[in-house]
Amino acid sequence: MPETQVAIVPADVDLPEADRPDTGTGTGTGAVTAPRRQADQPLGSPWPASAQLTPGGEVLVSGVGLDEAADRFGTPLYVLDEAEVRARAQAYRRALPHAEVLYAAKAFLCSAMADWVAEEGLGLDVCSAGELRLATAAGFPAQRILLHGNAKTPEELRLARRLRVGRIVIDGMAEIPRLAALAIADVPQRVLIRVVPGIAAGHHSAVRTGVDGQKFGFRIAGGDAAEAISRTLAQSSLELVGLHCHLGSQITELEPYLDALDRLVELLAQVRDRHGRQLPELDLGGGHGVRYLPQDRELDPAEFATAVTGRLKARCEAHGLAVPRLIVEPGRAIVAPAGVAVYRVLSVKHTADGRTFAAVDGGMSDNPRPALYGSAYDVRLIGRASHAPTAVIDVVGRHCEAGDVLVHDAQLPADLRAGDLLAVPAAGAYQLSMASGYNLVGRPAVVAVRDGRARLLIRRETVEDFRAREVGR
Ligand SMILES: Cc1ncc(COP(=O)(O)O)c(C=O)c1O
Ligand SMILES: N[C@@H](CCCC[NH3+])C(=O)O
Repeated sequence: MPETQVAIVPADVDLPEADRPDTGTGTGTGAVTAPRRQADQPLGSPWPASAQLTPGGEVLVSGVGLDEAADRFGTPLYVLDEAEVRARAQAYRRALPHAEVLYAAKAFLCSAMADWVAEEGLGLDVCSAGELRLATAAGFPAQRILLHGNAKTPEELRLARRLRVGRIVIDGMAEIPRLAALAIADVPQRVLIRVVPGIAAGHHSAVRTGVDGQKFGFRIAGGDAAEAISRTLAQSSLELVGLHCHLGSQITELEPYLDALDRLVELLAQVRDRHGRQLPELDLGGGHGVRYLPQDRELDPAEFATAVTGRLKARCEAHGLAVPRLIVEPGRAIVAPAGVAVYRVLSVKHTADGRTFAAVDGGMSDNPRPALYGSAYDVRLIGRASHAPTAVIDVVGRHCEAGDVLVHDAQLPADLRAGDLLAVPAAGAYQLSMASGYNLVGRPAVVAVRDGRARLLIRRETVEDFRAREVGR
């Protein structure tokens, strides 16, 4: 049914200067110091722990007003709370003092992010030469890096060897001889083998990697995991140090991890029985769920640690195995809750069938998750207080697809109008890292906030960036 447009708030919005074209390219790395204002109400999860709502409707993150940051750097804008990232990394280290915690760079990576997790004592899980190069160029120690990938190129394997990354996870039979052939004299490459335990977990079928019938890993049950292990052990230039599995993403229950542990420990026992080798490491991957909506569950690192380490010990005892060193690879759980996306409303449209759409200046090019997985988000008006009643409003993006909806059925003030700012929490993971160049809108700027100061980490992408890649016509 065609929608009848009965009211459009026109784009005669008085946008702040910084919001006009090319904003967020910023004036260099100019830091703004926000004057501290009276804040009274913590917003609570899924907002960063530092988020405060002022009586005037402003939201401060780590003491920086999101509206001020939007005015200063332009919109759409991604704001990252550095202390939240660090606190989350610390929580994992505290919960798992004897395990190795690797931040999964695919959730979001830039040099500052690499610095923060390195300084908090985490390692890094990368899955491309791009992530590997960025991290090492930022100074991340290669020995603390693990390389993943179901389709690593020969160049990626060579680069990983040359940089001497700590571990490589084997995810295909052909990779075994390929990697073995890259031997560096007397320095065997430490490798793990990615296995599929046959466990369904994760927020969407597209991210469930612990089940049979998908592209990752070697199946344990009736599959070729045993063969991959034998072939790897036969290579003198490879040192098989353990088994790896990754079940899926946005998992909020403990049981799938415990079930996976059982199956992996059983396989460790089979390796010992068959090859006389006790593998010293067991990598349970990532996938730890966070809150996107206030009512969501999240996987608590401390509860995870207690349950998993307890079960690991018990299962190893039952099999007469020494307890292997645990590795975990959280990505989303470290960075998602630290990010807030800030958008400017460009129009508010009421349709004849009673729907209201608030169109913003970002969309599926900076956050493809709602369109890809039907992911739900919280959203709030920022920068002014409204006493209007709440209305049900779809927050839509600016791209040329009806499916470009950022938040379905958001509860927002009925007087929402063009020029208003909207903020979306839990925006730190798998948004910018999956952002695209659709409609040549350009990817947003990224700002870090800490102790009342904001600093530009990544400038806004401009059409000149797109044009710079064109070398012919
Ligand atoms: C192998 C591997 N490790 C870790 C992660 C990180 O997942 P998450 O960000 O859900 O913790 C992923 C992505 O799901 C992955 O594929
Ligand atoms: N991109 C997915 C997570 C996939 C993680 C990669 N293994 C999401 O946003 O939920």
